[in-house]
Amino acid sequence: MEQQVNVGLLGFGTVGSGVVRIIEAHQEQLLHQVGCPVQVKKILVKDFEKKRDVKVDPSILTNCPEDIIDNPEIDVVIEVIGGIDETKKYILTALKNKKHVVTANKDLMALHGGELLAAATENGCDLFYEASVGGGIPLIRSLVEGLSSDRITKMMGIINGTTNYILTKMSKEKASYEDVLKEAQKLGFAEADPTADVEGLDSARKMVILSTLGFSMKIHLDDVTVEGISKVGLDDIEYAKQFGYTIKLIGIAQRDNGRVEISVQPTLLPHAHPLASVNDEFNAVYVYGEAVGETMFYGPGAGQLPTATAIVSDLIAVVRNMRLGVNGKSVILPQFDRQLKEKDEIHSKYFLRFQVKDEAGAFSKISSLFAEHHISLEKLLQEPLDKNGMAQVVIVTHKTNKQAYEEVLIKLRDLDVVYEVKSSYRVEGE
Ligand SMILES: NC(=O)C1=CN([C@@H]2O[C@H](COP(=O)(O)OP(=O)(O)OC[C@H]3O[C@@H](n4cnc5c(N)ncnc54)[C@H](OP(=O)(O)O)[C@@H]3O)[C@@H](O)[C@H]2O)C=CC1
Ligand SMILES: N[C@@H](CC=O)C(=O)O
Ligand code: NA
Repeated sequence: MEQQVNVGLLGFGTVGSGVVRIIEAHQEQLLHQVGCPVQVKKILVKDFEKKRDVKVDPSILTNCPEDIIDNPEIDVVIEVIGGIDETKKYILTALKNKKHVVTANKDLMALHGGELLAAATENGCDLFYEASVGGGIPLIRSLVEGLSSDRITKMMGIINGTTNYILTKMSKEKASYEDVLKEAQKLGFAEADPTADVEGLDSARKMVILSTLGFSMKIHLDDVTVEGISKVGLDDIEYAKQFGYTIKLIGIAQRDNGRVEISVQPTLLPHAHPLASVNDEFNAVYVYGEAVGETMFYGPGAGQLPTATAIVSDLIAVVRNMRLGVNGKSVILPQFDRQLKEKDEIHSKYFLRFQVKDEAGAFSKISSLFAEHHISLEKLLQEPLDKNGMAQVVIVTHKTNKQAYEEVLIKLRDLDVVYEVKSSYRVEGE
């Protein structure tokens, strides 16, 4: 039997506890898979007094990161504290000290992934981050290994468990946004600051990671158009249903002729679309390749054990590489320069809900505006509202370009017959 591999865990919260659980419960399996015992030697926490649902020998807890990142006995550091600046320093120090690193931190990988991966390579260390996108779904490994022979053209899916949980409960149980967000926090799906989930930033960071790998281009966070779900109301969900759609927070990364668009936004999908029935904290991502065609990855996108599964699989990959002596040799730098599409190169349908004066000629002004911008309407509903002479208009456009649509939206708001534009969403999947 080979020598024991010692792990230092930075963080003992939702995910860290799952990691300890899986490593403890899978001792025999780990021994079989990697040929040596794997043990958690030290765990960094902030609060020693906190009640924890996983029991460990208290002597392995520390609140001093150096006990792990500078500890010569530790071979692999697993980072599950979250955050950016401090955590980046810990990871760089661990790598400098020739420790392999496994992280679930998409915030950090989306912003500084290039630098950290370069540091890992320089030090002959692995830096794996499967848990950072799609929780327990083996998505990153599928892009880097399983689909490495193909050219990815599009990735589209649900990559945030918290917002999918919220939208599912709002849609199926008419639950209030605030109540369901609290539930998602209790269940351990949400980030420490859930603003990142609900405002789409968590998904945007994941799209940076996916598109950098999938398109072999260094994508920046600023390249992603982001809109979250905090303004999606029960009204929107109900009107969308009447038109045959489900609202989901969807990430889209698409490449056409070497130029890419990347976005995260609440999106309407036909009820029959497979992503429309991905519920609760589950994630699902379509990946399209020129040769393979359509593939779909589905599974739990957040939560203790699913996320920990991805981390322990990364740990197993690190230990196997240790046995083979090939750590730090797997990073492939982006091949292509990043080229972003202009707005008039981005095409989609749109759902638009607005309130108008219920008077003769109002609709002809509106339809003329759309016609002037060559946008035709596919579906239309108009109904009187209780309040003083107003009507609600809901439309779905045919496919148009983003530039034309945004111009119409500005002019629509300025029309004297339009009282208020309530909501506007992209429509996909038809
Ligand atoms: N929850 C999920 O479903 C998923 C989470 N992730 C990512 O995994 C990471 C961890 O998430 P999660 O487990 O949910 O977070 P938690 O908030 O549950 O856990 C964070 C842990 O880090 C410790 N910690 C935080 N700051 C410090 C510090 N400055 N010094 C020492 N210890 C610190 C906390 O200590 P203490 O316990 O003492 O407070 C806690 O144990 C994040 O990057 C998150 O984005 C990725 C995929 C899914
Ligand atoms: N907060 C995230 C956790 C996993 O990445 C989510 O809800 O998806
Ligand atoms: Na994953």
